[in-house]
Amino acid sequence: MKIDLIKCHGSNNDFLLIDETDRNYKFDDFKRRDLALALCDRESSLGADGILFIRPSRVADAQYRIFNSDGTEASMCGNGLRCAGRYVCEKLGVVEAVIETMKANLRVKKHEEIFIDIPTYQVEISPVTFDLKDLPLNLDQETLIQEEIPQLAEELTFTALSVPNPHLTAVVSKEQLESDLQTRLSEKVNNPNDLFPDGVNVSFIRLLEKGSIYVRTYERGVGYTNACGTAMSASTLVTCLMGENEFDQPINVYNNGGMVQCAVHKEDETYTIDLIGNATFVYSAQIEVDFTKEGILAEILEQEDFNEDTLYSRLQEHAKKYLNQF
Ligand SMILES: N[C@@H](CCC[C@H](N)C(=O)O)C(=O)O
Repeated sequence: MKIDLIKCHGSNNDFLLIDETDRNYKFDDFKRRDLALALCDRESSLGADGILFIRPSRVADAQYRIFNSDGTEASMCGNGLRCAGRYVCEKLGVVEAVIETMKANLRVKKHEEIFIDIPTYQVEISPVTFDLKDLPLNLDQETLIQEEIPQLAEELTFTALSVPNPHLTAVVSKEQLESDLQTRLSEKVNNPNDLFPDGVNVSFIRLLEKGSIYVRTYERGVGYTNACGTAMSASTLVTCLMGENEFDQPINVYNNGGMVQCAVHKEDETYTIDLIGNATFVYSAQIEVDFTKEGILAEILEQEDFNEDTLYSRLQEHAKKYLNQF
């Protein structure tokens, strides 16, 4: 069968976006999983961190589902939502839309450019909870906020939260960031283990200066990615709770693929986060896919560049220069 797709990225966290709305692809979840496994494979001609499936919705302007490169489905993806948001807004000819995700209907809107000539979108990250049952994290307590998990690392304090996909964050020193600590503990909690039965996204945060942080994430279902939007949102919230950053202020979040801004809002005990950043379209392609017993065979038939990635590299250079100071 022929499938049309768009290769896109948010902070170089890259995705294949497939619109099921007007095409009679008839994917079931096994096919979506198999497509994610085959097409995201970096050894294949496409390669990506995940697939974003756009689908019709009865309650919003569109529904989107995110499958990680290992074929698992995630409840949310912030960088992917910016790309999906741009796609839906441009398709409908609007500047604002509501997208149905697994756990919430979320507002997306076109935003003033975060850097020269960069298509920029703002997306809502919600619901946020600290209840360990939501991750789940099997500890004999209700929440974990700036506390040790001695089974994982004695030298770190962690905060666990769902936004609503699960995140484990720690503020670290430069030395800790450069060590193999994050890899060791991320592999532990993302392989069969008693603490996080469903795995977890693990982020190391560095405080750079007031209003700026750096976040590196080992993503559940993928491994290290250039950036993770929900992780950067969760990490910003953690730094606001610690008093290192201000609520309601845009915080610059640097990552290995560029930078975004996150603003955390608190109303009573409810938190919402705005994630603002690029939604870059790299190319559109038509591929021929054969579902065989041995697996999926895919071949690119046509490919057309959007010429947006060269413009994006200027933001990346700017972010790298800034980070080099620390
Ligand atoms: N990269 C994403 C998060 C994707 C899902 C994650 N790997 C999970 O399994 O929860 C983002 O930008 O938020």
